Amino acid sequence: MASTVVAGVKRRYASLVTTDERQPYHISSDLEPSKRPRQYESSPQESRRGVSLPNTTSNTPPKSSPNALFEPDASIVLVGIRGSGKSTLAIIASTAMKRRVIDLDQTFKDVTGLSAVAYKREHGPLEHRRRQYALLETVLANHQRDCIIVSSWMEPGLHALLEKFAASHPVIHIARDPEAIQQYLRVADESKIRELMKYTASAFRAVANFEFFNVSERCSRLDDPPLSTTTVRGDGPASPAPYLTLKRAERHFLKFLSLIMPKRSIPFIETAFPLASVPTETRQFTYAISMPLSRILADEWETEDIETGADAIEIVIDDAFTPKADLSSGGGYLSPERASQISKAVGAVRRNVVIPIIYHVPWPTSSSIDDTQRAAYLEHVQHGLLLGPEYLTIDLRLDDRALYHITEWRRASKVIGVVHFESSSRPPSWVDPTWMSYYHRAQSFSCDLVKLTRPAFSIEDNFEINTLRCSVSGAGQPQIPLVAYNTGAKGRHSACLNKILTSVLPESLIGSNPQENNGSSYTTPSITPRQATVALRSSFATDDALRLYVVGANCQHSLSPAMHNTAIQALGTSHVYSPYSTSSLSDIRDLIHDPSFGGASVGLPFKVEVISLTHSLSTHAKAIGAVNTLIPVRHLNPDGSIPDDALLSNVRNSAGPVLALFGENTDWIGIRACIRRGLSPANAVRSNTAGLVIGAGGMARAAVYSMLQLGVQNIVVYNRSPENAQKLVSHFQRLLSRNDIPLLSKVDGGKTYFHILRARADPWPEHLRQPTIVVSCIPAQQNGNQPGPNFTLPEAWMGSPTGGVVVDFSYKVLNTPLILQTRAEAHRGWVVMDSLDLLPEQGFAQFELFTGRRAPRRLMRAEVLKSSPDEESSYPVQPRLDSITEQEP
Ligand SMILES: O=C1C[C@@](O)(C(=O)O)C[C@@H](O)[C@@H]1O
Repeated sequence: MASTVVAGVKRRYASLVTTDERQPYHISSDLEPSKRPRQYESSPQESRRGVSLPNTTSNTPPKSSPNALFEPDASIVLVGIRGSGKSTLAIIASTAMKRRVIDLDQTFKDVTGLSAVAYKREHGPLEHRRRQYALLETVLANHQRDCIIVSSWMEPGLHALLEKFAASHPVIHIARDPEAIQQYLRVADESKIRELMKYTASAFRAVANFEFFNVSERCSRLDDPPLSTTTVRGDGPASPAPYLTLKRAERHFLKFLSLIMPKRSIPFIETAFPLASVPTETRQFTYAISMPLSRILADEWETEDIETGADAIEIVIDDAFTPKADLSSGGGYLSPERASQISKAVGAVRRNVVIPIIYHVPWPTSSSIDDTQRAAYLEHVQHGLLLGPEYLTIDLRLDDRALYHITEWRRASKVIGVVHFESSSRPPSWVDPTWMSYYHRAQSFSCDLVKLTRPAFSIEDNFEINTLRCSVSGAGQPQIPLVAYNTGAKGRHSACLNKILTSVLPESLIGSNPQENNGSSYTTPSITPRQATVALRSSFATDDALRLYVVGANCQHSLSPAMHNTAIQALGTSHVYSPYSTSSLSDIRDLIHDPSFGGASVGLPFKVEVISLTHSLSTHAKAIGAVNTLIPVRHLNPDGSIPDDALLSNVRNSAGPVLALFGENTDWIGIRACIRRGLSPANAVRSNTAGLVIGAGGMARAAVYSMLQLGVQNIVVYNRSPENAQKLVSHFQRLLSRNDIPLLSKVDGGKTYFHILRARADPWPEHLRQPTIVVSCIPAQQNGNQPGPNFTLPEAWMGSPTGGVVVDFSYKVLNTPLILQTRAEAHRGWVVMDSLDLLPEQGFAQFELFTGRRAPRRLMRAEVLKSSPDEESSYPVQPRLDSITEQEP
């Protein structure tokens, strides 16, 4: 099989420039005319992938620009070798998107009554292929929308059909580690597997317009039985159950789909974090942590290290020009294996962080390139496009034809036009018109950003760069955000003052030897995000030290100060976050009128009362009717209203008179995250999923709200005082009936049903499924009519055969009767999330609002665990600390 010539397999650049001799599969059988497959004329000019460049210098856009995103309901095809996890990923996507899965192997069996192998044996290979072709053609024609189509067929003749389909639909190649495939296929000979994978990867890449690397992890169970029958163990977050691996795959894949599909077409994945909705290039003083591919593949990275202080991760393909031993294997300059390794690195990073990825192939050492280098460069960039990175760099020294082609095929990725000159290439000074000509070139090729860098030879080089900035501001439309600074030790001044996406070094690499250059012009950044932040502050460019607080009746033991102060210090900012306990809200007036007031977390019992101090509320806080975050506003519109950008990072870090207070609620974000993290795939939210909220106060409102945001349509409230429960239910019924609820995902059709339970002895409502999501909002101390802190779930409400998740945030108490009960039921699939899980999850969004910087999530989670009093020797937090890296980002 491996010796077959596969149509569409990547070939060397030289063989691609003129014609692409891909032939449609020729049917020589005697099918009835109506069943005879239509031949598809594949046009080399329209190769979607850009592997073959069009043989023209014209810049006229192709008729149907692939740049246009797909329709939200466009069917998605998953292709890949058996064992790559396609079926599992298909179920994940179909559950989330409510789509039908069509597995071609199964369909073939249903239609012919025989498996592919049996059919081939009985009817011969030609007839087998003919049948496959006819079936694929019918499936693609009849299922253009709302399906997930799974295929491991890679016969050359079928490619034309898939290629055509890919012009308007995502066709995603699912790649995976050879070890995992070997295990799945039960083939002992490793070299055989590698050969097979080389061949199949090339074949699938030739038809796919995207590639997803299905990262294998410790205890991975991706090949286990389908999700619906997967049994789960509920060890809780302390020791990650095998299904947590599956959950990470789920989050990773849905995140990937959300990047390549139109916004909001993947329900319930929308982020609620304030900075995620602001394009990184519109914020000021943002940093891209630079990670060479070689380091990622060598596993020389820690998630905590690359996310601290980072607004993006720049994955640097630092070996694109090193001579490859395997060029003869037919892979071109980027062998199939190497391509898979790049996919794996991007997959591993994306699985662990929420910030955008920049895919960067540096130019070779010399500023002009020969044909071989050009081909290698393009193959690496084109492979990057398959991976759907948020940003992708393209060197502006490339010829028009290649530039045009790459920028045309970018789909959802933003393109950064880059030029970096090395010291040996005698870079032009910043006043030289060369730089502006590159800027204009980026404008004419519709780049989204421009990045121009060169080494500094003297301190003056850092000042000269302003000449370029001035010229750019007068350069006419479209104004493209400019990233420009000097590299090297002498260039640090301008690197610190550069406002957008400065490449930086992770803290752990300070003092390490710069990366070898491998024939590429990549230079290791010379500052860390912390150094850049400290430098900005020392030069009075930003960052007054602001005062932040947690206010509540009893805050002296709050873990919020430790969590926020650790993050503040790690980023190099100088704010101070302190506890402020008071019995009367009016006491905090002095705090909020202080010109250096930076914001406050609001604890019990003030979450509702504090609204009276605010001038404006977020849509979420308004819908919930409670606030846990106060943000000072220092600029108003002329009419006195609060400007839309008042909360953006660009105006966050400076002191001054507080003109208004803005109220936000991040508790619901934390509850939603805890539900998501603890909910096993077997309990994925469906239309009949039931959620139970215990309590009816401000937190209970946030809990109901987060369930609505997750698409839960049956919500049961248990409270001792049914009147209060009724008030809560009526509040949400009113909002829903007025369509006045800011749902991040559209829930189609279904009505939301509420039910009130009055006593523990009440039976679970007959017409509802047993709850799989339970959120307990009972304070650790008895409070009015709420259920007492000794509450446990009656057995009659715990009948879910697949268990569920219990979120209990009795603050500071880690062994409530409910927590102990749930932990004891772990063997039945029950997972508990406690206040140590919740506090950081609600704190990330707060941190973004307070500082305008992305929260260092792993660091904050770890700090909460470390500072929690290890009250129960029977419940040590160390195992949780040990597994922090494995948690969802
Ligand atoms: O409820 C809480 C707890 C908290 O008040 C604390 O004491 O740390 C911090 C708040 O942001 C959060 O909503």
